[in-house]
Amino acid sequence: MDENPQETGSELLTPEEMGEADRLTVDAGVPGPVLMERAGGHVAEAVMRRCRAGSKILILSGPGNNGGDGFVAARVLHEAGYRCQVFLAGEVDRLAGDARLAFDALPVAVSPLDPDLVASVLPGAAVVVDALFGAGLDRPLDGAVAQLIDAVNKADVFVISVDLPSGINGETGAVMGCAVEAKETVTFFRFKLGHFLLPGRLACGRLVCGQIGIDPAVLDKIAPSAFRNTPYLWRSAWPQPALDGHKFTRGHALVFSGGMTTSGAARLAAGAALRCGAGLVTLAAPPSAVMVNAAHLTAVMLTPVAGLAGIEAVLEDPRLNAALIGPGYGVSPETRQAVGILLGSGRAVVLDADALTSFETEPQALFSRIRQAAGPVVLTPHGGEFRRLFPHLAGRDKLSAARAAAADSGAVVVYKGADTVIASPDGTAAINGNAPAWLATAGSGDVLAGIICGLLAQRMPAFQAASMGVWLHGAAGSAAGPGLIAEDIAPALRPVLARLVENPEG
Ligand SMILES: NC(=O)C1=CN([C@@H]2O[C@H](COP(=O)(O)OP(=O)(O)OC[C@H]3O[C@@H](n4cnc5c(N)ncnc54)[C@H](O)[C@@H]3O)[C@@H](O)[C@H]2O)[C@@H](O)CC1
Ligand SMILES: Nc1ncnc2c1ncn2[C@@H]1O[C@H](COP(=O)(O)OP(=O)(O)O)[C@@H](O)[C@H]1O
Ligand SMILES: [K+]
Repeated sequence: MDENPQETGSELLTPEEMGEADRLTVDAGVPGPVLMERAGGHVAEAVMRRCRAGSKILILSGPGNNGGDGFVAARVLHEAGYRCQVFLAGEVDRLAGDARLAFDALPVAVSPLDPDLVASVLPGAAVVVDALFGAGLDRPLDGAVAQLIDAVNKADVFVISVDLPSGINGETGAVMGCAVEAKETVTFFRFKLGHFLLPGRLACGRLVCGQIGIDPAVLDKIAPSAFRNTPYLWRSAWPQPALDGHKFTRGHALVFSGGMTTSGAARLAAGAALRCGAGLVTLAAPPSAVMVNAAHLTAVMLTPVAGLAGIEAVLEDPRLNAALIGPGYGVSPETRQAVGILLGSGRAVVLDADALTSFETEPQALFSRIRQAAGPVVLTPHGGEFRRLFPHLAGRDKLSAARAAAADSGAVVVYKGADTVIASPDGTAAINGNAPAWLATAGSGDVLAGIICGLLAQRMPAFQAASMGVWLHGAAGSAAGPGLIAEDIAPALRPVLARLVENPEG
């Protein structure tokens, strides 16, 4: 991503919050046309980075301020020697405010937006600027605009979208009817939620954020509660091993193994918990799985645990301060009871996979135990597990579903996928953006659950541990690269952690 993280910040805004930032800035004395001039200037610069003066540029402008940014870009490009052709979706007479001023200042003719006409000139264009709709999109696109977007998407042209690819909902990332598929998206002040939530993220191409003179102090008033998942969010909560510390000061994680034929998932998790810094990790194995685990484990310790009484007994060691149950554990009423014991133990608890699915028929029983738990709780559902536990949230966008799930359950919820959302019961949320598609491989989620458990063992607060875990998982997945299998993720954590120690911004 082309950005200066210090300048861009990690806050993710809704279109409404961006509008508020705009209003506060205008109230503070910066005129609206000045903001639009700077916004259009950033778009023009993006075009100039892509092609030389003399190139043909199509600017597709809509009826609002997004179109106004397009008019400014057209003027700047024209003055710099580019051949600009501007099309307007809508009536000239209905242009108002800053967009009208930008239109009036245009030194080039503007044609009405006729999809067939635009399609006929597309092949000669070096760049198409999509300034149709941005933050103001409030209903699905259809008719001539939809026809035009279809033609643009089918043509082999480089599209730069202004603020958002037209048709993408800035709050949810949803496609409203249809959407432009951009190669680059130039937005302003801060990124928006729709740039990071799918499918919006896929429509944006490369993301660029330009500053337009909005003072970041406006964020104190707006108080955004969603963030990009970057090290800024959790780096200061990550404890560094102390020179005078020892392994017990780095926490002791307990990972529950399934039976003989389903023990691999817990081993993956346990190895990852150890790799990301837990001082000790013990695998609790049922008698049938002791031999298979013993044959595989070295640094991870092993303890036999027979039934629910065995779980109670192992928890008598107060040094075990974080537990993970679910990967390969089996879906059963006994799993529900085991989860109940862990939640009642005061330990930090990660519930994944079968521990979640076991509560499909009675999710409220799980939530009430979580509410009574003395320790922090993290749930790590993938889409299927999420639907099983939170069927009432079907149809909600991913961010609001994750937030509602966290509020309903009382746990930090890690709603996994290419755009994993980490949500806290208080509404704070992070959207992850560094996971490569290679991570969609068997056992990858087990590793993630283990990483989070390892960070909780080191006494990181739950939201920060979950967010850092998701980021580490993505970064390790990228470092391991094409062809990765779940076993490759934990070893790949080492260079990622080393970079984080050397460069706290990751
Ligand atoms: N908020 C800010 O701080 C700034 C905003 N700027 C630009 O202003 C944009 C927002 O401007 P607006 O609020 O005017 O919104 P837009 O320009 O995105 O669109 C609003 C117009 O589109 C119409 N519309 C919405 N959905 C439609 C649909 N499906 N079919 C047909 N018409 C539809 C609305 O009725 C309205 O006329 C941003 O995306 C950005 O590009 C920039 O100028 C910089 C400053
Ligand atoms: N297309 C994708 N791009 C990036 N990450 C993905 C993608 N699909 C899945 N992941 C990540 O891979 C992991 C898969 O977890 P999960 O579905 O629980 O798998 P398993 O049960 O096999 O371990 C999650 O962390 C998820 O966020
Ligand atoms: K746009």
